[in-house]
Amino acid sequence: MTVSIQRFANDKDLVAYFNRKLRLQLEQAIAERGHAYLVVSGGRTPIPLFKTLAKQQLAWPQVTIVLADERWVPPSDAASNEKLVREHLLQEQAAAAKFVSLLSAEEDPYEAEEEISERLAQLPTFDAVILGMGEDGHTASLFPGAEELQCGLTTDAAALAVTPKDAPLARMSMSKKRLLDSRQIYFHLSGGAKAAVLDEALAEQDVASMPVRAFLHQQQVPVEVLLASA
Ligand SMILES: O=C1O[C@H](COP(=O)(O)O)[C@@H](O)[C@H](O)[C@H]1O
Repeated sequence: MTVSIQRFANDKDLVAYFNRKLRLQLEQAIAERGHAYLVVSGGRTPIPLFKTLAKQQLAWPQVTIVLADERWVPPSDAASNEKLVREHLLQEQAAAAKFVSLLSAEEDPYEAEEEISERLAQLPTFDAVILGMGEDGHTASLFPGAEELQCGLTTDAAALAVTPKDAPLARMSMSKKRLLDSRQIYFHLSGGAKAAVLDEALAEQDVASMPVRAFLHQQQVPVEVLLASA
């Protein structure tokens, strides 16, 4: 399955295109199966898309939104991906959507793995998965150099705790297997630095050094990369 790449001059043009595409996909899922399941990522890149999606007239009560990964902090913490989704996506029209958190009452994410995995395993095939990519080639919270990376790429579990080598926060990430149980994967990337990282990720197959390659070089799910160069 080849990766299609859509290049845009700026975020505004990318978000306009992506919003139209996601709307159609969610509407089609609801029409065909009565519900749509959308996986989103955190960080900073998705904010303009979230703000636009939140305004869309959709059957939002028939949409469930799930995070691909989470920083293991309270949802009130500035670093929380859940906080980001609640503040920018679950607003306006989209406030009626359902949300499945990756957090739990457990302080230690490693103690919460089974609970979160079971929660995510109960969800059906995702209709759309929106992933980001760090400049180190991580995606979701599958980080190069993390002790748990090999597990994240091979486990049957739907989620796992990860402590990135260089990042201060422990994480909870969906596993490769759970993320690939989907109808469509998108990569939402912005900026020249990410364009260079994407070229490197496409040029070689080694997943350990760039875990994003596990999703770019696979034949199971169609992948579309949306890249804003500025
Ligand atoms: O830490 C994370 O980073 C990635 C990339 O974020 P971006 O702002 O550079 O797009 C993100 O996809 C992931 O959800 C987040 O936890």
